[in-house]
Amino acid sequence: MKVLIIGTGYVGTTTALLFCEMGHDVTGLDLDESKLSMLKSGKLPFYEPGIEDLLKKHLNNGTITFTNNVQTAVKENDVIYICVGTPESKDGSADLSYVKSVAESIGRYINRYKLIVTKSTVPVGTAKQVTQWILASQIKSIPFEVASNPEFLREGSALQDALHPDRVILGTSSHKATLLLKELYKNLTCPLIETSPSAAEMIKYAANSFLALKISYINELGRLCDKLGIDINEVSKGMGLDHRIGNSFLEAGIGYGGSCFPKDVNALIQIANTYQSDLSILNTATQVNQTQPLYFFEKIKENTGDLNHKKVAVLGLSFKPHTDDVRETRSLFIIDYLKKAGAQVHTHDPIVNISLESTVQNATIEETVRDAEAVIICTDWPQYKEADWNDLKDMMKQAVIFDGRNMLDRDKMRSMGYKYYGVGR
Ligand SMILES: NC(=O)c1ccc[n+]([C@@H]2O[C@H](COP(=O)([O-])OP(=O)(O)OC[C@H]3O[C@@H](n4cnc5c(N)ncnc54)[C@H](O)[C@@H]3O)[C@@H](O)[C@H]2O)c1
Ligand SMILES: O=c1ccn([C@@H]2O[C@H](COP(=O)(O)OP(=O)(O)O[C@H]3O[C@H](CO)[C@@H](O)[C@H](O)[C@H]3O)[C@@H](O)[C@H]2O)c(=O)[nH]1
Repeated sequence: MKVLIIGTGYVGTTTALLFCEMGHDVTGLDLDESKLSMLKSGKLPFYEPGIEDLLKKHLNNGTITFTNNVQTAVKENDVIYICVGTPESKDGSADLSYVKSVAESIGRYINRYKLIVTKSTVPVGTAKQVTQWILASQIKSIPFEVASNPEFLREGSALQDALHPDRVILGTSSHKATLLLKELYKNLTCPLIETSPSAAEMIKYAANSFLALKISYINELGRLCDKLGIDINEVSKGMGLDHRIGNSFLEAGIGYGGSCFPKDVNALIQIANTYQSDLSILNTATQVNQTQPLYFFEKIKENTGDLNHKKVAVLGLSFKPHTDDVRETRSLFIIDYLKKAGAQVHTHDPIVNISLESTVQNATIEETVRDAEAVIICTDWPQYKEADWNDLKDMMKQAVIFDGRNMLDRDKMRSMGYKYYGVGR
């Protein structure tokens, strides 16, 4: 099948390569020239393990091409995937302006039946809205259908998630569209769930919000565990072994960041507001998440005293390991609090390189922690687990560690002579 992917970000590029692997001919379309020229030369415009090799493979065998020519791309392809961003608007709802602009281009250039599929995370009712936008920009009436096929990949493991999903949601309004989508995913062995476009759109927000809810629940329990002198990691383990609960997304820490959870939870709250339906549970999850970096900072202050002119080492800038994405990363909130308290902040990240005002970014963990009064771990990169903390201790002014991801062995750190503080432990 000939598939057009509009928007070659994390989701578009990964989806494009998945369909190449399934044996389809894929065109990636983007407006961003610099992104396109990188992709054409086999380089990824973002950091994501494993994807670049697959990109090179499919460029070499000609199954993937990249273009900025929307007219030709729309005309030549049978299935068109919309993978553009849906950022948060000021009121918390999803901003559909990129989706609208793509729908209008499709309407303008459509020349024969096409199946148009939203993979971007979009509010319930968007498939109908996209249909209206396409109809309004058509020059003559040409049949088409809009389906919803939301994406569940995670940054840092995008390829694995795309190649081995738990399920694929096919939200369509006709048997013809379902068959086309099944053909696209023909080599996957996971369940293919057939549903309506609206239910598919809801499933995506419901899944993300539930995972966010789990994280906020464990974080709020962690605050109580701090008071009770219980280790939240032990509580997570004990809870998670119950299959009905499951052990994933129960890691307490400084909260969830990234380009999805914060915006998608807010978008679902806005959808509920529109229909005068209450989703107060999500308001609470958001509030816990927003206050979690401050909660952790208070713990730092309580145990270090005055931070004015003191050097502190912040390890990890990305919102999670194995990505260079810093959107909504909790690290930046912690850094802001530290700077406001007068601390001299030194940072390290294995991949991210950003210049932050009044902050020194170092290339090595050693340089970062040298003469520091405290180390603060914000991202659970494996490099921080594997670091030689015995050696590092001798370089620091004070052997004090604040583990914002509960990733280190607390007892081992204490036996090395560190003062160790986690979240909820
Ligand atoms: N990042 C993730 O892990 C993830 C996972 C699942 C779902 N999603 C959802 O998928 C969507 C895309 O996310 P992303 O992280 O890939 O975004 P992104 O910002 O990395 O990429 C979006 C791309 O769309 C391009 N674009 C914008 N308008 C365009 C237009 N009119 N024509 C062609 N290209 C255009 C941009 O230049 C950009 O390259 C969002 O709705 C997001 O919520 C993201
Ligand atoms: O137990 C946990 C698990 C995660 N996190 C944090 O939660 C955030 C999000 O992590 P993760 O879900 O792994 O990354 P994303 O790439 O944002 O993926 C989420 O958002 C995507 C975009 O919608 C979805 O496709 C994925 O299914 C969904 O997991 C990160 O800051 C993590 O540090 C925790 O604090 N505790």
